[in-house]
Amino acid sequence: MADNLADLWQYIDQNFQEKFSNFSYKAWIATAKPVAIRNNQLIISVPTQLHKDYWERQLMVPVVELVYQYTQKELTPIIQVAQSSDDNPETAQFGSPEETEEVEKDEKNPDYLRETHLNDKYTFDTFVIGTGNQMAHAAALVVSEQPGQTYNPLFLYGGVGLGKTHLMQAIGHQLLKNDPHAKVKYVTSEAFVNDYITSIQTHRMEQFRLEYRTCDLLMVDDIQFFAEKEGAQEEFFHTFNELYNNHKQIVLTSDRLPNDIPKLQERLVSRFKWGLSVDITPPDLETRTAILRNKANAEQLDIPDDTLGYIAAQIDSNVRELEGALVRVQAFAQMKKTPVTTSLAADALKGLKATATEEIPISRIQRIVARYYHVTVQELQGKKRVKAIVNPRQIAMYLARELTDNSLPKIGQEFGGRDHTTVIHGYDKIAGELKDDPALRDSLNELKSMIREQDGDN
Ligand SMILES: Nc1ncnc2c1ncn2[C@@H]1O[C@H](COP(=O)(O)OP(=O)(O)OP(=O)(O)O)[C@@H](O)[C@H]1O
Repeated sequence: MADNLADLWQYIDQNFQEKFSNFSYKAWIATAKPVAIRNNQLIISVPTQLHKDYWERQLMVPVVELVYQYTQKELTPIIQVAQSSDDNPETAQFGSPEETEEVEKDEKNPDYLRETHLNDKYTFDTFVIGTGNQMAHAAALVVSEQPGQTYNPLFLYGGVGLGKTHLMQAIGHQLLKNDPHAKVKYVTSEAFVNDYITSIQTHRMEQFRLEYRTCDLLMVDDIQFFAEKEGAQEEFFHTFNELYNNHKQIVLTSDRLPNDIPKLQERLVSRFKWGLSVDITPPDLETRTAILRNKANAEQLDIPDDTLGYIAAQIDSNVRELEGALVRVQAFAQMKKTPVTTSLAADALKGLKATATEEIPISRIQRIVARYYHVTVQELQGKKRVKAIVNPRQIAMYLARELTDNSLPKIGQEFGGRDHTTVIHGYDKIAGELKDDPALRDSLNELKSMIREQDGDN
């Protein structure tokens, strides 16, 4: 029976592989697994509810037909969501070198790119699927195939540098590929706010509205910067309604859920929740290695697998940093005029870590923490004892101790001349909370990445 099932599945899989585009195949088919044939049912396991929905909507009839072709029997497909992440397919099967090369030939500068501001590297083909982004990727794919119909708005959220912008723009590319005349607009929320202000100043509201309210796909990146921008929120509310009512697709990204964006109007929060919110979590080691392999292939860098694995093991939270590490290793090899090896990578990255710890000033930590929690640096250094300030203050102290070599009295001094015992108390409190608060852990990882990034304090 097991062999029959495997053979049947191979037949189904091959057929789908021929019919589907490379990335659709990878998203929907390669992630599914046959579980069993029993009581005239073919049980198929898929990784998320979203995959289940897609299979049930799109793939039931073809599966029944393929099963019949192969076995002359009628089986009813039953789609189940996999119970544990062990059931999920492995990242290693995605993005093999051959696939990457093939994709690149197809995708070289399609005409439509000139008409938009999308980054031509941010396509579905260059996106590596892993456990942390599988659902977001699948949702993005559905939206690009059925804009305005299934998940509207699509709200992608997650930590810094995890591929939100990449996925969002991939939707734009794909939609334009399917319909080159579609009006696709990508903006950061800051650009939206600036356009809005400039339009008011120059009495060009009509043009502004024409521009934003006639899109087929509007993508607004980093929507959390809407916090406190009252006028722009008001305008966006009307833009949203107009697009939504006309079944036009809206895609938003943020570093957190709509509920957690401070000072976001309640009616926007509730609208953002009308569609689907999906988070992206940091990639596991296997996915990180696959991302590096893809990038190395794309740039035609000759780097052994164990070295890529080593680099992937060093940077564990942020894909942008991961790519930066690869660039650094490559530059180091060029400078030394030697091939890239694991020990060379270790040397190159040791330098990176050393500079990072040496150079982080406490003021940068305070600035970034303050911005993240929407308080002021003065409040972090001041005496107020309200929770909304005490918490960020203790987090900043914790990070100052974790990320710098400053003594406890020195840290205390930077926080409004506090005693070193206050710093220890703050540190211990956060360290204790971290143990059973995954959301806090995510926030701290994010903050650490922002603080370590060279330009993170702008
Ligand atoms: N799964 C992935 N496969 C391939 N590249 C990826 C993946 N995830 C992230 N990247 C790459 O990492 C870099 C950072 O991604 P991106 O800018 O999309 O992150 P982000 O989540 O939008 O970050 P931010 O919060 O800073 O806006 C990009 O170069 C992107 O191509």
